[in-house]
Amino acid sequence: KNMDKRNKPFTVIIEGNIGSGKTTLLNYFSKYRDVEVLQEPVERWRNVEGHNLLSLLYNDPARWSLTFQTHVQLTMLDHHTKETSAKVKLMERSIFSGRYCFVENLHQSKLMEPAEYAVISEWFKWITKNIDVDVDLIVYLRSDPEVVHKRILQRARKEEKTVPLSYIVALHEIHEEWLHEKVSHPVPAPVLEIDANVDLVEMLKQISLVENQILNKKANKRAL
Ligand SMILES: Cc1cc2cn([C@H]3C[C@H](O)[C@@H](CO)O3)c(=O)nc2[nH]1
Repeated sequence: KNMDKRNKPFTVIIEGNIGSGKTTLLNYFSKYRDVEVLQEPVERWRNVEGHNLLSLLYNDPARWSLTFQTHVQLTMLDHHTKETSAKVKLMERSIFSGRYCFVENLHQSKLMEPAEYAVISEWFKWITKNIDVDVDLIVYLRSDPEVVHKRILQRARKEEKTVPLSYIVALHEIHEEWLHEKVSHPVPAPVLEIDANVDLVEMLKQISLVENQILNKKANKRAL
């Protein structure tokens, strides 16, 4: 493992279901100079040497889930290891939710073959053993499937038009078992939960109440 943690920024991963408001939270922090915000590289996933992996995934998940998740794992590794002079690094999702939520869900719903699941899991184990992908805080945007499914249809990202509620429900339950109940997979950092069912204004209010924790600003001790 890279032992040089001296310059490593306070690393926060923003986790949550599709449509739970991660981009809203990340945009809130993009105004800060000393914060490096790394959004999910969806545009990279949409154009890998001309191939739209996201579209391939949603059109034929059994055929393309390993290919898609392998590419996502690479782009997440790239974000985890990206050097920055910023004091805080905010990442949209992580190599952890890739493996523990999305790959897990595809495996459980038999959209990824056992042999494929074994291979991508070995990659994940090797990476987390040999490369420093440690994180310091997880912000979990907790939502109800019906709420985020409605948002997804309203947002109308073209590849997600046909995403069924059942897929969103499955992803919700898998996020809950990991980050709320903490019964399924290792949780790599403390979890800060935010109610993501609320509207934008209320969400921004919640974020402002926890921004010092996210920015790792020691709470100012009140003068005794
Ligand atoms: C780490 C990780 C992120 C991620 C996103 N996605 C999908 C969900 C959304 O439709 C889109 C953008 O988050 O990509 C996925 O299938 N697998 C993923 N794994």
